[in-house]
Amino acid sequence: MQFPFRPGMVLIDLDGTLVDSVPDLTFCVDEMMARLGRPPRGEPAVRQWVGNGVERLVVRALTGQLDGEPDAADFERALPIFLELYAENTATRSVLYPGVREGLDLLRARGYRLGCVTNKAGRFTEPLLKAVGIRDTFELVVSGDALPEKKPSPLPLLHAAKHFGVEPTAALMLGDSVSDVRAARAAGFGIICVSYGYNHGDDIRTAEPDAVIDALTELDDLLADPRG
Ligand SMILES: O=C(O)COP(=O)(O)O
Ligand SMILES: [Mg+2]
Repeated sequence: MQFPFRPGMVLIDLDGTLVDSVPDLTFCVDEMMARLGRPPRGEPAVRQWVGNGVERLVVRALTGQLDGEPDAADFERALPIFLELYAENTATRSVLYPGVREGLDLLRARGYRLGCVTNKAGRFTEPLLKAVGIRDTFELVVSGDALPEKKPSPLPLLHAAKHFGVEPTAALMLGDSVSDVRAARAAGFGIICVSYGYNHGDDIRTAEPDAVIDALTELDDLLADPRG
């Protein structure tokens, strides 16, 4: 990808890119574990487990592993507890990362069309975006349960490209994890990642996105200003 890039639209991931949601997710994981009579997992572990949707997070909490399979009855019991807790704690402790508001203002000022593409379920995505005051920034929000497949499938990205009438090669994804990189590559999008998010404990540079930034304000140099 050549910089400065001038995308026809920019799709932005939610957890780990716009919002640090791990404090709320950790509270809910640990409270769920307590109600199940099990020990808490703690924030460093939960930070590694976010990014593949709420069901995977509950599975990971139960097994204590990134790729484990829990007992089916345990999962059936745990999931509704987690969903109830997270509905009440979607945005209690979650905040925008530094530079996000300024970065979004910069993209809007340049006239870029913006969409949010997350693996978070829709019932949590909308309230969270509203609570942190950025819902109106996005013309389109594609949540993790809106389509038959979530990231790393290219499906949500291609759905958004169609919605905006933009060719995938003229589109940009902005994310924090290997799922964002894989989805973008499979869709034919450009991909820029933030260094500060959740990538299952690995440096996102190992996934080889087109660029890595430490704050959204760095898009100032990477994206063209169509105003000249
Ligand atoms: O795992 C989730 O629920 C959300 O993850 P994402 O916003 O980074 O796609
Ligand atoms: Mg993310």
